[in-house]
Amino acid sequence: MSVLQSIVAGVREDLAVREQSTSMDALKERAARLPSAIDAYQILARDEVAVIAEVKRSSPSKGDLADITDPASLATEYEAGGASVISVLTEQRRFGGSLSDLDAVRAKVDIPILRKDFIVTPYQVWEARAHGADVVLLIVAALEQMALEGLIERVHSLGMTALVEVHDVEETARAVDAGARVVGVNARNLKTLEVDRHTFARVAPAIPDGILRVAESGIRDSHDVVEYARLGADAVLVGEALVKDRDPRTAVAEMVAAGAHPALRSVRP
Ligand SMILES: O=P(O)(O)OC[C@@H](O)[C@@H](O)c1c[nH]c2ccccc12
Repeated sequence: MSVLQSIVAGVREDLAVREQSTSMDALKERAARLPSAIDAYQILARDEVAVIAEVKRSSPSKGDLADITDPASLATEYEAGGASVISVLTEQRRFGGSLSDLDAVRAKVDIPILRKDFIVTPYQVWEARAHGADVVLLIVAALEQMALEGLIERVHSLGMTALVEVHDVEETARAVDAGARVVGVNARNLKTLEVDRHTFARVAPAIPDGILRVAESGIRDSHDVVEYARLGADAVLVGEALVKDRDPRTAVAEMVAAGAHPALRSVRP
């Protein structure tokens, strides 16, 4: 079993437990009482390179990354630094996240929130919306084509944005065929967990114009942001470098400033 398959197996077990305690109808009722989802696509589509800043406690490749006692205040720092979207890992077993982290962050920030998890059923999409998320991650490698299409449709029908994650050109074609409007290229290989910094340069040209391009994983600093900007990224998704920084607000602000530099406009494809 691959790393991805074993993570998804654990996610399905935890999901079965939640489905026992909270019905789909209860989620729908809760979602109906919330303000509508924020249109993150419009925000990510702006000229500047957007920074998606992630609340990430641990990871299968690195173990514990940071002792995040207050995810909401970390998210508030990200927001103050100019992040466009906050990503909150909700997977419990390998990443140490939870829906409570999502709730805590939602209560404190006004910008769009991405629920970062291994989503394989519509129930999880409703859950994301019921807990105030505006964006969800869908991982092509974890989904059959029919399921991917159905989930993208479900996400869009709820007024949310799907960040559809790919690792290579074949997965990109599947994402595009399934109706993705935002594609994330993950530089971390889900089989080996290694980061390959050339992944975006290889894969991004396969993403048609009009579909937003997000560079994910292994981004260290503003230099990396400039590099991805030159390669045509509309946004970068950063976790580890930010949660480990003593001053996450400034770390985000530096990346935002790098991605907004006017000199980049002429070189970006
Ligand atoms: O911590 P990093 O290297 O900056 O990476 C962030 C993000 O890309 C990573 O957390 C991620 C990308 N795709 C995922 C899918 C599931 C869990 C986590 C991820």
